[in-house]
Amino acid sequence: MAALILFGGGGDLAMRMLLPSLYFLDHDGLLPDDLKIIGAARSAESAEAYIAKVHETVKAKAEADEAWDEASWARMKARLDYLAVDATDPESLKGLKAKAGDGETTSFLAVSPSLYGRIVTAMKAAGLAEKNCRIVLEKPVGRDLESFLEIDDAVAQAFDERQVFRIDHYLGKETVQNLIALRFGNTIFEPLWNNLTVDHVQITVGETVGVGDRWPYYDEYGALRDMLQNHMLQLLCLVAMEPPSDLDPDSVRNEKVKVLRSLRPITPEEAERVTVRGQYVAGAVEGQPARAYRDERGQPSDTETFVAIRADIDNWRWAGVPFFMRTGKRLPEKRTEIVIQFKPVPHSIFGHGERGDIYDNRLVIELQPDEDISLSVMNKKPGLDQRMQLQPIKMSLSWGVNGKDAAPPRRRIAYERLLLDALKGDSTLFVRRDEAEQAWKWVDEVADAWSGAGFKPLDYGAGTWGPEAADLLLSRTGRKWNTRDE
Ligand SMILES: NC(=O)C1=CN([C@@H]2O[C@H](COP(=O)(O)OP(=O)(O)OC[C@H]3O[C@@H](n4cnc5c(N)ncnc54)[C@H](OP(=O)(O)O)[C@@H]3O)[C@@H](O)[C@H]2O)C=CC1
Ligand SMILES: O=C1O[C@H](COP(=O)(O)O)[C@@H](O)[C@H](O)[C@H]1O
Repeated sequence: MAALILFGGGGDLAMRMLLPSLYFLDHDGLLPDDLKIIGAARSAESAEAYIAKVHETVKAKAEADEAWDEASWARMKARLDYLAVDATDPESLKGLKAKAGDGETTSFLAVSPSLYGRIVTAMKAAGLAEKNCRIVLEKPVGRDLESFLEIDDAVAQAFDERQVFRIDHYLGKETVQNLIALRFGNTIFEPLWNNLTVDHVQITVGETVGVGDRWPYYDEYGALRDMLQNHMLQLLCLVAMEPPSDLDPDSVRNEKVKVLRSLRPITPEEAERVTVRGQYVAGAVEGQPARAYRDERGQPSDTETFVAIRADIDNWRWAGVPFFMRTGKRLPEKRTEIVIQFKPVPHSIFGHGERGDIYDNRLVIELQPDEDISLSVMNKKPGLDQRMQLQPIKMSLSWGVNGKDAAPPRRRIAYERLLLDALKGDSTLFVRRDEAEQAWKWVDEVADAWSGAGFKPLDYGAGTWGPEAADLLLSRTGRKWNTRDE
Protein backbone atom coordinates (compact mmCIF):
# COMPACT_ATOMS: atom_id res chain seq x y z
CA MET A 1 0.00 0.00 0.00
CA ALA A 2 1.11 3.57 -0.73
CA ALA A 3 -0.15 6.58 1.22
CA LEU A 4 -0.68 10.27 0.58
CA ILE A 5 -1.07 12.25 3.78
CA LEU A 6 -2.64 15.69 3.49
CA PHE A 7 -1.56 17.67 6.52
CA GLY A 8 -4.12 20.48 6.71
CA GLY A 9 -6.50 18.15 4.86
CA GLY A 10 -9.53 20.15 6.00
CA GLY A 11 -8.14 23.57 5.04
CA ASP A 12 -8.88 25.84 2.12
CA LEU A 13 -6.08 24.64 -0.17
CA ALA A 14 -6.87 20.97 0.40
CA MET A 15 -10.61 21.37 -0.10
CA ARG A 16 -10.49 23.75 -3.06
CA MET A 17 -7.51 22.37 -4.96
CA LEU A 18 -5.90 19.17 -3.69
CA LEU A 19 -8.89 16.90 -3.13
CA PRO A 20 -10.65 17.91 -6.38
CA SER A 21 -7.34 17.32 -8.19
CA LEU A 22 -7.12 13.84 -6.67
CA TYR A 23 -10.70 13.12 -7.73
CA PHE A 24 -9.93 14.13 -11.33
CA LEU A 25 -6.80 11.97 -11.36
CA ASP A 26 -8.75 9.04 -10.01
CA HIS A 27 -11.54 9.66 -12.51
CA ASP A 28 -8.97 9.45 -15.30
CA GLY A 29 -7.48 6.24 -13.89
CA LEU A 30 -4.16 7.90 -13.05
CA LEU A 31 -3.82 7.11 -9.34
CA PRO A 32 -2.07 3.93 -8.21
CA ASP A 33 -4.70 1.31 -7.29
CA ASP A 34 -3.31 0.85 -3.80
CA LEU A 35 -3.03 4.56 -2.89
CA LYS A 36 -4.66 5.59 0.36
CA ILE A 37 -5.41 9.30 0.97
CA ILE A 38 -5.35 10.38 4.60
CA GLY A 39 -6.51 13.83 5.72
CA ALA A 40 -4.77 15.00 8.88
CA ALA A 41 -5.74 18.19 10.70
CA ARG A 42 -6.53 19.35 14.22
CA SER A 43 -10.35 19.23 14.07
CA ALA A 44 -11.64 16.33 16.10
CA GLU A 45 -13.97 14.89 13.49
CA SER A 46 -14.63 11.34 12.38
CA ALA A 47 -13.42 9.93 9.08
CA GLU A 48 -17.08 9.72 7.98
CA ALA A 49 -17.67 13.42 8.69
CA TYR A 50 -14.47 14.34 6.84
CA ILE A 51 -15.36 12.18 3.85
CA ALA A 52 -18.80 13.80 3.72
CA LYS A 53 -17.12 17.23 3.48
CA VAL A 54 -14.77 16.01 0.77
CA HIS A 55 -17.76 14.57 -1.12
CA GLU A 56 -19.53 17.92 -1.09
CA THR A 57 -16.59 19.96 -2.31
CA VAL A 58 -15.38 17.46 -4.90
CA LYS A 59 -18.85 16.85 -6.32
CA ALA A 60 -19.51 20.56 -6.80
CA LYS A 61 -16.22 21.02 -8.62
CA ALA A 62 -16.55 17.88 -10.76
CA GLU A 63 -20.14 18.65 -11.72
CA ALA A 64 -19.11 22.11 -12.84
CA ASP A 65 -16.56 20.42 -15.12
CA GLU A 66 -19.01 17.71 -16.22
CA ALA A 67 -16.69 15.07 -14.79
CA TRP A 68 -18.74 13.71 -11.88
CA ASP A 69 -19.54 10.06 -11.79
CA GLU A 70 -20.52 7.87 -8.87
CA ALA A 71 -18.12 5.06 -9.78
CA SER A 72 -15.12 7.38 -9.63
CA TRP A 73 -16.33 8.77 -6.34
CA ALA A 74 -16.84 5.27 -4.91
CA ARG A 75 -13.21 4.51 -5.83
CA MET A 76 -11.94 7.71 -4.24
CA LYS A 77 -14.12 7.28 -1.16
CA ALA A 78 -12.59 3.86 -0.54
CA ARG A 79 -9.15 5.50 -0.47
CA LEU A 80 -10.06 8.25 1.99
CA ASP A 81 -9.43 8.33 5.70
CA TYR A 82 -8.95 11.02 8.34
CA LEU A 83 -7.11 11.39 11.61
CA ALA A 84 -7.18 14.33 14.02
CA VAL A 85 -3.58 15.16 14.90
CA ASP A 86 -1.34 17.88 16.17
CA ALA A 87 1.25 17.55 13.43
CA THR A 88 3.92 19.18 15.57
CA ASP A 89 3.66 16.40 18.17
CA PRO A 90 5.49 13.12 17.41
CA GLU A 91 3.21 11.13 19.75
CA SER A 92 0.19 12.37 17.88
CA LEU A 93 1.76 11.36 14.53
CA LYS A 94 2.31 7.74 15.58
CA GLY A 95 -1.34 6.93 14.83
CA LEU A 96 -0.88 8.47 11.40
CA LYS A 97 2.18 6.35 10.73
CA ALA A 98 0.14 3.28 11.69
CA LYS A 99 -2.57 4.26 9.19
CA ALA A 100 -0.04 5.02 6.44
CA GLY A 101 1.78 1.72 6.88
CA ASP A 102 5.31 0.96 5.72
CA GLY A 103 4.86 1.51 1.99
CA GLU A 104 5.79 4.64 0.01
CA THR A 105 4.42 7.66 1.85
CA THR A 106 4.05 11.15 0.43
CA SER A 107 3.15 13.90 2.90
CA PHE A 108 1.77 17.21 1.61
CA LEU A 109 2.10 20.11 4.07
CA ALA A 110 -0.96 22.27 3.39
CA VAL A 111 -0.55 24.13 6.67
CA SER A 112 1.01 27.41 7.71
CA PRO A 113 4.73 27.46 6.79
CA SER A 114 5.46 28.68 10.31
CA LEU A 115 4.79 25.05 11.37
CA TYR A 116 7.01 23.36 8.77
CA GLY A 117 10.11 23.13 10.96
CA ARG A 118 8.30 21.59 13.93
CA ILE A 119 6.22 19.28 11.75
CA VAL A 120 9.18 17.74 9.91
CA THR A 121 10.98 17.15 13.20
CA ALA A 122 7.90 15.39 14.56
CA MET A 123 7.52 13.41 11.32
CA LYS A 124 11.05 12.14 11.61
CA ALA A 125 10.48 10.99 15.18
CA ALA A 126 7.24 9.26 14.15
CA GLY A 127 8.83 7.32 11.27
CA LEU A 128 7.27 9.41 8.50
CA ALA A 129 10.61 10.52 7.06
CA GLU A 130 12.04 7.11 6.15
CA LYS A 131 13.87 6.52 2.86
CA ASN A 132 10.62 5.64 1.08
CA CYS A 133 8.91 8.86 2.20
CA ARG A 134 8.55 12.18 0.38
CA ILE A 135 7.50 15.60 1.54
CA VAL A 136 5.70 18.26 -0.49
CA LEU A 137 6.03 21.84 0.75
CA GLU A 138 3.62 24.61 -0.23
CA LYS A 139 4.90 28.11 -0.77
CA PRO A 140 5.82 30.42 0.81
CA VAL A 141 8.80 28.68 2.40
CA GLY A 142 10.07 31.55 4.50
CA ARG A 143 9.68 35.29 4.19
CA ASP A 144 13.28 36.01 3.26
CA LEU A 145 16.52 34.14 2.70
CA GLU A 146 17.24 33.81 6.40
CA SER A 147 13.86 32.35 7.34
CA PHE A 148 13.88 30.14 4.22
CA LEU A 149 17.21 28.65 5.27
CA GLU A 150 16.03 28.15 8.81
CA ILE A 151 12.97 26.17 7.67
CA ASP A 152 14.86 24.35 4.96
CA ASP A 153 17.65 23.33 7.32
CA ALA A 154 15.03 21.71 9.55
CA VAL A 155 13.64 19.92 6.47
CA ALA A 156 17.14 18.79 5.53
CA GLN A 157 17.63 17.29 9.01
CA ALA A 158 14.73 14.95 8.28
CA PHE A 159 14.75 14.43 4.50
CA ASP A 160 17.33 14.18 1.72
CA GLU A 161 16.91 16.76 -1.05
CA ARG A 162 15.67 14.03 -3.43
CA GLN A 163 12.73 13.46 -1.06
CA VAL A 164 11.71 17.14 -0.95
CA PHE A 165 9.18 18.58 -3.40
CA ARG A 166 8.79 22.38 -3.16
CA ILE A 167 5.63 23.24 -5.03
CA ASP A 168 5.17 26.24 -7.25
CA HIS A 169 1.74 25.63 -8.73
CA TYR A 170 2.57 27.80 -11.77
CA LEU A 171 4.89 25.02 -12.95
CA GLY A 172 1.89 22.69 -13.09
CA LYS A 173 0.02 24.93 -15.52
CA GLU A 174 -0.39 23.40 -18.95
CA THR A 175 0.89 26.42 -20.90
CA VAL A 176 4.03 26.63 -18.78
CA GLN A 177 4.92 23.09 -19.81
CA ASN A 178 3.94 23.98 -23.35
CA LEU A 179 6.54 26.74 -23.24
CA ILE A 180 9.18 24.06 -22.70
CA ALA A 181 7.74 22.10 -25.65
CA LEU A 182 7.72 25.21 -27.83
CA ARG A 183 11.29 26.18 -27.04
CA PHE A 184 12.90 22.77 -27.17
CA GLY A 185 10.62 20.81 -29.49
CA ASN A 186 11.17 23.16 -32.45
CA THR A 187 14.21 24.42 -34.24
CA ILE A 188 12.73 27.67 -35.51
CA PHE A 189 12.57 29.58 -32.23
CA GLU A 190 16.01 28.86 -30.78
CA PRO A 191 18.00 30.98 -33.29
CA LEU A 192 15.68 33.91 -32.47
CA TRP A 193 15.66 33.41 -28.72
CA ASN A 194 18.37 35.90 -27.79
CA ASN A 195 19.40 39.54 -27.71
CA LEU A 196 19.95 39.72 -31.48
CA THR A 197 16.24 39.32 -32.18
CA VAL A 198 14.32 39.80 -28.96
CA ASP A 199 13.73 43.39 -27.90
CA HIS A 200 12.30 42.67 -24.47
CA VAL A 201 10.17 40.24 -22.47
CA GLN A 202 7.10 41.06 -20.39
CA ILE A 203 5.57 38.88 -17.69
CA THR A 204 2.19 39.99 -16.36
CA VAL A 205 0.15 38.30 -13.64
CA GLY A 206 -2.95 40.42 -13.20
CA GLU A 207 -5.62 39.51 -10.68
CA THR A 208 -9.03 41.12 -10.21
CA VAL A 209 -9.46 39.74 -6.69
CA GLY A 210 -8.44 41.82 -3.72
CA VAL A 211 -6.64 40.61 -0.62
CA GLY A 212 -9.89 40.47 1.39
CA ASP A 213 -9.70 38.42 4.55
CA ARG A 214 -6.32 36.92 3.61
CA TRP A 215 -4.69 40.12 4.88
CA PRO A 216 -3.12 38.58 8.04
CA TYR A 217 -0.92 36.49 5.72
CA TYR A 218 -0.67 38.99 2.88
CA ASP A 219 0.23 42.01 4.95
CA GLU A 220 3.40 40.25 6.06
CA TYR A 221 4.40 39.22 2.52
CA GLY A 222 3.09 41.63 -0.13
CA ALA A 223 3.16 41.10 -3.89
CA LEU A 224 6.96 40.87 -4.07
CA ARG A 225 7.17 37.83 -1.79
CA ASP A 226 3.75 36.33 -2.54
CA MET A 227 4.04 36.26 -6.34
CA LEU A 228 7.31 37.56 -7.71
CA GLN A 229 9.77 35.56 -5.60
CA ASN A 230 8.24 32.31 -6.78
CA HIS A 231 5.75 32.18 -9.68
CA MET A 232 7.13 35.06 -11.71
CA LEU A 233 10.80 34.23 -11.30
CA GLN A 234 10.02 30.64 -12.26
CA LEU A 235 8.37 31.87 -15.47
CA LEU A 236 11.36 34.11 -16.13
CA CYS A 237 13.69 31.14 -15.68
CA LEU A 238 11.79 28.99 -18.17
CA VAL A 239 11.91 31.74 -20.78
CA ALA A 240 15.56 32.58 -20.21
CA MET A 241 17.26 29.27 -19.44
CA GLU A 242 19.66 27.53 -21.80
CA PRO A 243 18.48 24.28 -23.38
CA PRO A 244 18.92 21.51 -20.81
CA SER A 245 20.51 18.33 -22.14
CA ASP A 246 17.39 16.32 -21.20
CA LEU A 247 14.28 16.58 -19.05
CA ASP A 248 15.96 15.05 -16.05
CA PRO A 249 14.98 17.12 -12.97
CA ASP A 250 18.55 18.19 -12.28
CA SER A 251 19.30 19.09 -15.90
CA VAL A 252 16.35 21.49 -15.97
CA ARG A 253 16.95 22.90 -12.52
CA ASN A 254 20.66 23.41 -13.16
CA GLU A 255 19.73 25.67 -16.06
CA LYS A 256 17.12 27.58 -14.08
CA VAL A 257 19.48 28.27 -11.23
CA LYS A 258 22.07 29.69 -13.67
CA VAL A 259 19.49 32.25 -14.77
CA LEU A 260 18.75 33.25 -11.19
CA ARG A 261 22.47 33.64 -10.54
CA SER A 262 22.75 35.92 -13.57
CA LEU A 263 20.06 38.32 -12.41
CA ARG A 264 21.62 41.73 -11.97
CA PRO A 265 21.30 42.77 -8.32
CA ILE A 266 19.01 45.74 -7.78
CA THR A 267 20.98 48.24 -5.76
CA PRO A 268 19.38 50.90 -3.54
CA GLU A 269 20.55 53.49 -6.12
CA GLU A 270 18.84 51.61 -8.96
CA ALA A 271 15.64 50.67 -7.13
CA GLU A 272 13.79 53.88 -7.87
CA ARG A 273 14.46 53.55 -11.60
CA VAL A 274 13.68 49.87 -12.03
CA THR A 275 11.02 49.02 -9.46
CA VAL A 276 7.48 50.22 -8.69
CA ARG A 277 5.44 49.46 -5.58
CA GLY A 278 1.73 50.10 -5.43
CA GLN A 279 -1.25 49.61 -3.15
CA TYR A 280 -4.89 49.75 -4.28
CA VAL A 281 -7.25 52.43 -3.09
CA ALA A 282 -11.01 52.31 -3.62
CA GLY A 283 -12.25 51.93 -7.16
CA ALA A 284 -14.26 49.55 -9.30
CA VAL A 285 -13.30 46.17 -10.73
CA GLU A 286 -15.41 44.49 -13.40
CA GLY A 287 -18.17 47.01 -12.71
CA GLN A 288 -18.27 46.34 -8.95
CA PRO A 289 -17.11 48.79 -6.30
CA ALA A 290 -13.92 47.67 -4.57
CA ARG A 291 -12.61 48.80 -1.19
CA ALA A 292 -9.13 50.11 -0.56
CA TYR A 293 -6.58 47.61 0.79
CA ARG A 294 -6.10 49.72 3.90
CA ASP A 295 -9.86 49.43 4.62
CA GLU A 296 -9.79 45.65 4.23
CA ARG A 297 -6.76 45.62 6.51
CA GLY A 298 -8.51 47.93 8.99
CA GLN A 299 -5.56 50.31 9.27
CA PRO A 300 -2.91 51.94 7.06
CA SER A 301 -0.24 49.56 5.83
CA ASP A 302 3.01 49.82 3.88
CA THR A 303 2.51 46.46 2.13
CA GLU A 304 2.50 46.51 -1.67
CA THR A 305 -0.40 44.88 -3.53
CA PHE A 306 1.29 45.66 -6.85
CA VAL A 307 4.86 45.37 -8.00
CA ALA A 308 6.55 46.05 -11.31
CA ILE A 309 10.24 45.40 -11.88
CA ARG A 310 12.72 45.58 -14.68
CA ALA A 311 15.10 42.64 -14.39
CA ASP A 312 18.32 42.33 -16.38
CA ILE A 313 20.01 39.02 -16.97
CA ASP A 314 23.74 39.46 -17.26
CA ASN A 315 24.77 36.72 -19.67
CA TRP A 316 25.62 36.43 -23.39
CA ARG A 317 22.14 35.45 -24.49
CA TRP A 318 20.20 38.19 -22.74
CA ALA A 319 22.59 41.12 -22.34
CA GLY A 320 20.64 44.29 -23.09
CA VAL A 321 17.21 42.60 -23.14
CA PRO A 322 15.06 43.86 -20.27
CA PHE A 323 12.58 41.49 -18.61
CA PHE A 324 9.65 43.55 -17.32
CA MET A 325 7.47 41.88 -14.69
CA ARG A 326 4.28 43.18 -13.08
CA THR A 327 1.72 41.66 -10.80
CA GLY A 328 -1.05 43.02 -8.66
CA LYS A 329 -4.40 42.54 -7.00
CA ARG A 330 -7.49 44.48 -8.03
CA LEU A 331 -6.32 45.01 -11.59
CA PRO A 332 -8.87 45.30 -14.42
CA GLU A 333 -8.43 41.73 -15.71
CA LYS A 334 -7.42 38.28 -14.55
CA ARG A 335 -4.63 37.88 -17.05
CA THR A 336 -1.37 35.94 -16.90
CA GLU A 337 0.88 36.12 -19.90
CA ILE A 338 4.44 36.14 -21.08
CA VAL A 339 5.18 38.36 -24.06
CA ILE A 340 8.30 37.91 -26.17
CA GLN A 341 8.58 41.13 -28.11
CA PHE A 342 10.80 40.86 -31.18
CA LYS A 343 12.82 43.73 -32.64
CA PRO A 344 11.45 45.84 -35.50
CA VAL A 345 12.41 45.14 -39.11
CA PRO A 346 15.62 47.06 -39.84
CA HIS A 347 14.06 48.89 -42.80
CA SER A 348 10.53 49.03 -44.16
CA ILE A 349 9.97 48.61 -47.86
CA PHE A 350 6.25 49.38 -47.47
CA GLY A 351 6.46 53.14 -47.02
CA HIS A 352 4.06 55.06 -44.80
CA GLY A 353 5.30 56.34 -41.45
CA GLU A 354 8.65 55.61 -39.99
CA ARG A 355 8.53 51.83 -40.41
CA GLY A 356 5.49 51.50 -42.63
CA ASP A 357 2.38 49.92 -41.06
CA ILE A 358 4.41 47.14 -39.58
CA TYR A 359 3.88 45.87 -36.09
CA ASP A 360 6.85 44.14 -34.53
CA ASN A 361 6.43 40.38 -34.18
CA ARG A 362 5.22 39.27 -30.80
CA LEU A 363 4.90 35.85 -29.23
CA VAL A 364 2.26 35.80 -26.50
CA ILE A 365 2.19 32.87 -24.11
CA GLU A 366 -1.13 33.14 -22.34
CA LEU A 367 -1.68 31.17 -19.14
CA GLN A 368 -4.93 32.76 -17.96
CA PRO A 369 -7.83 33.27 -18.55
CA ASP A 370 -7.29 31.26 -21.74
CA GLU A 371 -4.40 28.93 -22.44
CA ASP A 372 -2.76 29.70 -25.73
CA ILE A 373 0.48 30.53 -27.44
CA SER A 374 0.13 32.91 -30.36
CA LEU A 375 2.56 34.56 -32.71
CA SER A 376 1.63 37.82 -34.38
CA VAL A 377 3.01 38.16 -37.89
CA MET A 378 2.38 40.66 -40.64
CA ASN A 379 0.62 39.59 -43.78
CA LYS A 380 -0.90 41.28 -46.82
CA LYS A 381 -4.46 42.49 -46.66
CA PRO A 382 -6.28 40.85 -49.54
CA GLY A 383 -7.21 43.27 -52.30
CA LEU A 384 -6.02 45.19 -55.30
CA ASP A 385 -4.81 48.32 -53.53
CA GLN A 386 -2.17 50.16 -55.45
CA ARG A 387 0.06 50.23 -52.44
CA MET A 388 0.38 46.96 -50.58
CA GLN A 389 -1.60 47.06 -47.32
CA LEU A 390 -0.35 45.01 -44.37
CA GLN A 391 -2.22 43.60 -41.41
CA PRO A 392 -1.10 41.72 -38.32
CA ILE A 393 -2.55 38.26 -37.80
CA LYS A 394 -2.24 35.94 -34.84
CA MET A 395 -1.18 32.37 -35.45
CA SER A 396 -2.48 30.36 -32.53
CA LEU A 397 -1.13 27.06 -31.23
CA SER A 398 -4.53 26.15 -29.79
CA TRP A 399 -5.60 25.36 -33.38
CA GLY A 400 -3.26 22.40 -33.34
CA VAL A 401 -4.33 21.17 -29.92
CA ASN A 402 -8.07 21.20 -30.46
CA GLY A 403 -8.65 21.48 -34.14
CA LYS A 404 -9.79 24.97 -35.02
CA ASP A 405 -13.40 24.66 -33.87
CA ALA A 406 -13.37 21.67 -31.53
CA ALA A 407 -14.14 22.07 -27.83
CA PRO A 408 -10.95 22.30 -25.76
CA PRO A 409 -10.12 19.42 -23.39
CA ARG A 410 -10.99 19.90 -19.71
CA ARG A 411 -8.67 22.43 -18.20
CA ARG A 412 -6.77 20.68 -15.48
CA ILE A 413 -6.05 22.13 -12.06
CA ALA A 414 -2.29 22.81 -11.91
CA TYR A 415 -2.06 20.63 -8.79
CA GLU A 416 -3.16 17.53 -10.77
CA ARG A 417 0.12 17.39 -12.66
CA LEU A 418 2.15 18.21 -9.55
CA LEU A 419 0.45 15.69 -7.26
CA LEU A 420 0.91 13.00 -9.87
CA ASP A 421 4.60 13.86 -10.28
CA ALA A 422 5.18 13.97 -6.52
CA LEU A 423 3.55 10.55 -6.13
CA LYS A 424 5.88 9.21 -8.81
CA GLY A 425 8.91 10.97 -7.35
CA ASP A 426 9.52 13.12 -10.44
CA SER A 427 10.83 16.48 -9.26
CA THR A 428 11.33 18.17 -12.67
CA LEU A 429 8.48 20.63 -12.02
CA PHE A 430 9.47 21.33 -8.43
CA VAL A 431 11.85 23.93 -7.05
CA ARG A 432 15.27 22.83 -5.83
CA ARG A 433 16.77 24.30 -2.68
CA ASP A 434 19.41 26.36 -4.51
CA GLU A 435 16.79 27.87 -6.84
CA ALA A 436 14.64 29.03 -3.93
CA GLU A 437 17.78 30.33 -2.22
CA GLN A 438 18.87 32.40 -5.23
CA ALA A 439 15.36 33.74 -5.75
CA TRP A 440 15.19 34.87 -2.13
CA LYS A 441 18.61 36.45 -2.40
CA TRP A 442 17.54 38.62 -5.33
CA VAL A 443 14.19 39.49 -3.78
CA ASP A 444 15.80 40.35 -0.44
CA GLU A 445 17.97 42.91 -2.25
CA VAL A 446 14.86 44.54 -3.67
CA ALA A 447 13.11 44.51 -0.29
CA ASP A 448 16.22 45.92 1.41
CA ALA A 449 16.52 48.66 -1.22
CA TRP A 450 12.90 49.62 -0.59
CA SER A 451 13.22 49.70 3.17
CA GLY A 452 16.62 51.43 3.01
CA ALA A 453 15.25 54.22 0.84
CA GLY A 454 11.91 54.34 2.68
CA PHE A 455 9.92 53.58 -0.50
CA LYS A 456 6.23 53.55 0.30
CA PRO A 457 3.75 51.97 -2.12
CA LEU A 458 2.12 54.41 -4.53
CA ASP A 459 -1.69 54.52 -4.63
CA TYR A 460 -3.51 53.06 -7.59
CA GLY A 461 -7.25 52.89 -8.08
CA ALA A 462 -8.77 49.41 -7.90
CA GLY A 463 -9.57 48.47 -11.50
CA THR A 464 -6.51 50.14 -13.03
CA TRP A 465 -3.22 48.61 -14.17
CA GLY A 466 -1.30 49.90 -11.14
CA PRO A 467 0.41 53.23 -10.51
CA GLU A 468 1.36 55.41 -13.48
CA ALA A 469 4.99 54.75 -12.61
CA ALA A 470 4.51 51.18 -13.91
CA ASP A 471 3.75 52.55 -17.38
CA LEU A 472 6.68 54.94 -17.09
CA LEU A 473 8.97 52.01 -16.34
CA LEU A 474 8.48 50.94 -19.95
CA SER A 475 7.68 54.22 -21.69
CA ARG A 476 10.99 55.69 -20.48
CA THR A 477 12.63 53.07 -22.68
CA GLY A 478 10.24 53.61 -25.61
CA ARG A 479 8.16 50.49 -24.88
CA LYS A 480 4.69 49.76 -23.53
CA TRP A 481 2.83 46.97 -21.81
CA ASN A 482 0.92 44.58 -24.00
CA THR A 483 -2.84 45.12 -24.08
CA ARG A 484 -5.51 42.64 -25.10
CA ASP A 485 -6.60 44.52 -28.18
CA GLU A 486 -3.20 44.58 -29.86
N1 LIG B 1 -5.53 28.52 0.06
C1 LIG B 1 -4.87 28.70 -1.08
O1 LIG B 1 -5.42 28.92 -2.17
C2 LIG B 1 -3.37 28.66 -1.08
C3 LIG B 1 -2.68 28.28 0.06
N2 LIG B 1 -1.32 28.19 0.02
C4 LIG B 1 -0.57 27.75 1.17
O2 LIG B 1 -1.10 26.51 1.65
C5 LIG B 1 -0.97 26.40 3.04
C6 LIG B 1 -2.34 26.16 3.69
O3 LIG B 1 -3.18 27.24 3.37
P1 LIG B 1 -4.76 27.18 3.59
O4 LIG B 1 -5.32 25.86 3.21
O5 LIG B 1 -5.29 28.39 2.94
O6 LIG B 1 -4.88 27.34 5.18
P2 LIG B 1 -6.13 27.03 6.12
O7 LIG B 1 -5.98 27.93 7.30
O8 LIG B 1 -7.41 27.05 5.38
O9 LIG B 1 -5.91 25.53 6.60
C7 LIG B 1 -4.88 25.18 7.46
C8 LIG B 1 -5.02 23.71 7.80
O10 LIG B 1 -3.95 23.37 8.67
C9 LIG B 1 -4.45 22.61 9.75
N3 LIG B 1 -3.56 22.76 10.89
C10 LIG B 1 -3.17 23.89 11.52
N4 LIG B 1 -2.34 23.61 12.53
C11 LIG B 1 -2.18 22.26 12.53
C12 LIG B 1 -1.46 21.36 13.34
N5 LIG B 1 -0.70 21.77 14.36
N6 LIG B 1 -1.55 20.04 13.06
C13 LIG B 1 -2.31 19.59 12.05
N7 LIG B 1 -3.02 20.40 11.24
C14 LIG B 1 -2.96 21.72 11.50
C15 LIG B 1 -5.82 23.17 9.98
O11 LIG B 1 -6.58 22.26 10.72
P3 LIG B 1 -7.90 22.65 11.56
O12 LIG B 1 -8.71 23.55 10.67
O13 LIG B 1 -8.55 21.36 11.81
O14 LIG B 1 -7.43 23.37 12.74
C16 LIG B 1 -6.30 23.34 8.54
O15 LIG B 1 -6.78 22.11 8.04
C17 LIG B 1 -0.29 27.70 3.47
O16 LIG B 1 1.09 27.46 3.41
C18 LIG B 1 -0.67 28.66 2.37
O17 LIG B 1 0.22 29.74 2.28
C19 LIG B 1 -0.62 28.45 -1.15
C20 LIG B 1 -1.25 28.82 -2.31
C21 LIG B 1 -2.68 29.00 -2.35
O1 LIG C 1 0.22 31.60 -4.89
C1 LIG C 1 -0.65 32.43 -5.08
O2 LIG C 1 -1.29 32.41 -6.28
C2 LIG C 1 -2.56 33.02 -6.41
C3 LIG C 1 -2.79 33.18 -7.90
O3 LIG C 1 -2.81 31.91 -8.51
P1 LIG C 1 -3.49 31.71 -9.93
O4 LIG C 1 -3.18 30.29 -10.27
O5 LIG C 1 -4.96 31.97 -9.73
O6 LIG C 1 -2.89 32.71 -10.86
C4 LIG C 1 -2.63 34.36 -5.72
O7 LIG C 1 -3.96 34.85 -5.73
C5 LIG C 1 -2.17 34.22 -4.27
O8 LIG C 1 -2.11 35.51 -3.68
C6 LIG C 1 -0.81 33.58 -4.19
O9 LIG C 1 -0.54 33.23 -2.84
